[in-house]
Amino acid sequence: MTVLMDGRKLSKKIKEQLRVRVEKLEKSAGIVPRLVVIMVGQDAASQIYVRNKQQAAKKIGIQTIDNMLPEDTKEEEILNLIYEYNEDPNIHGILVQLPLPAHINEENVTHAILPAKDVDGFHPVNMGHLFMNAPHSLPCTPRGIMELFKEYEISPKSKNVVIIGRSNIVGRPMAALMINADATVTIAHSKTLNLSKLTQQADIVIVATGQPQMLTGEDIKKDAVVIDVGMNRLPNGKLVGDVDQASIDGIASYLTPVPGGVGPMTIAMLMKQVVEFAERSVKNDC
Ligand SMILES: Nc1nc(=O)c2c([nH]1)NC[C@@H]1CN(c3ccc(C(=O)N[C@@H](CCC(=O)O)C(=O)O)cc3)C=[N+]21
Repeated sequence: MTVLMDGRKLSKKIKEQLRVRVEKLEKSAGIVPRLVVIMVGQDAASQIYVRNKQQAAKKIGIQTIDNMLPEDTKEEEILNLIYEYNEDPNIHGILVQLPLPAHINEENVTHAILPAKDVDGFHPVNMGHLFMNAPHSLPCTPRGIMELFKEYEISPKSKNVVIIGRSNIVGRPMAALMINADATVTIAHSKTLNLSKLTQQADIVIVATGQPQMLTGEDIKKDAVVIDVGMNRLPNGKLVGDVDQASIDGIASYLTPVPGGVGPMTIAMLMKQVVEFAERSVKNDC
């Protein structure tokens, strides 16, 4: 029997705890946590993200300021917007949705955000702290995955973990968190040879490739834990992950479903970091 890890349920619990913290912050310090979101152009996964983020923020009492910019927005305009929000003491977190259109340099944009307001944890300063095992702000998807491990009492300690995907958003920070949690980590990617051989040795497989249903039951060992970070829209409109759920069923001990697994946790962690930043801003005042 494969246990489905219920990200929707856990994210609800976390969001409820955050609602209480936001209420307290408002009462004790008169502060409402504020998150700025900048999105340029249209991207399917980003649109799902924006919608779910707005709903979550509303429930918790976080105010979001959404900047939906047209595809042809100039890099300079985005940078100027970021500089403005960096200076604004009422803004606690700034998030720029990735991917950005090709004419915009993603690095310039993520580097412009003040590390203290970087709720995504993508700034090199925050990424550096994470890799040195003293994190300040964490990328939300990897953090959400760690929360799922905690909830289901799965310890990464001394486990063989194979991460497929080396993106700055998921693969790399995930590897850092797993090393910090005493796992033995392998990062595989598009140039990796004999991928299946690697994954068959893994106690935990984390898949973040963007290739629909690429990991099957034949690629894993019995009772492996499988984390599916994929979010792919099939031509028929169905949302599927990077894991072929049907073939994994009965072989894996645990699996995160898509939808309802990692996605909702990403949102919950984003909310958590905004609240943490807002709380920190009170402490820094006195
Ligand atoms: N700077 C930045 N940070 C990100 O974290 C980021 C980003 N840019 N750009 C876009 C991707 C995509 N992403 C999603 C998060 C949650 C769901 C989500 O809520 N998924 C639901 C979908 C349910 C439904 O269909 O509504 C689920 O899996 O259950 C989707 C997509 C974050 N991303």
